[in-house]
Amino acid sequence: MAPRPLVAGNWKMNGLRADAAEVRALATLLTDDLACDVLICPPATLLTTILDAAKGSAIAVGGQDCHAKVSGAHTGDISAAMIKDLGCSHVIVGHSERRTDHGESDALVRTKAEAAVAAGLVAIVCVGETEAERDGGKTLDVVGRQVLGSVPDAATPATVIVAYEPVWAIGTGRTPTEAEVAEVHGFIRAELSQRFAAAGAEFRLLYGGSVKPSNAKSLMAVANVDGALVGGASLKAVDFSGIINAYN
Ligand SMILES: O=C[C@H](O)COP(=O)(O)O
Repeated sequence: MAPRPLVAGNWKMNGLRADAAEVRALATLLTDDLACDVLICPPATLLTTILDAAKGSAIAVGGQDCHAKVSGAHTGDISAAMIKDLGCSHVIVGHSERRTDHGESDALVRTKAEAAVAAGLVAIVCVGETEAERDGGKTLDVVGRQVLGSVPDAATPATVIVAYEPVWAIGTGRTPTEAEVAEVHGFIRAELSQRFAAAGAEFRLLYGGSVKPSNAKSLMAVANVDGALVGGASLKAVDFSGIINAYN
């Protein structure tokens, strides 16, 4: 059976307390018989505010990153245990913006994912090639290496989600063709099946990169796409609900 889809919003470094209104508005737009799970990952400063705004709704809340350690002398960082302690259920790790801005390696991302799972969170592990890597015919090499290096050995479909986000599609309005998405998602599925046997079929694989209401239905219909990781279009309730509706 295909995994239950997840539509996740990553607010990145956007949002002030007043933007909790978007979450309250989203809650009113969601139907009771949702065919997918819904998650919002606001900046750490808003986790409590958004948890409050989402209370009583189907909207889960997650972090955008965590440190690999539980606690200690790491100024400015936040641990998975802290995110869990607030009442969150998920955390994104290894987003390409963190890999680029903070030089995060596959090994570090794997350690963060392990820390997230140890804290009781679901880790959303991001992978994806740059434009130069795609143009150079290296997409599957790069994605395969990232999946192997970033997904913990102890990963299970209940504790780890993999998000494929081609870097060149993030925030650009450009998306891969459905055939390109199908190729990479099929490849990730095969890699996970090789490594985790029958459980490989049950991991959720999200697509991310310029998902919007107008393209969500066709992207979400691609084989082995079990939901979306949405950036810009998750900031406004009306846009995000338009994407969630791809499943209704
Ligand atoms: O985490 C989300 C992705 O980076 C996608 O961002 P975007 O929807 O703004 O392209």
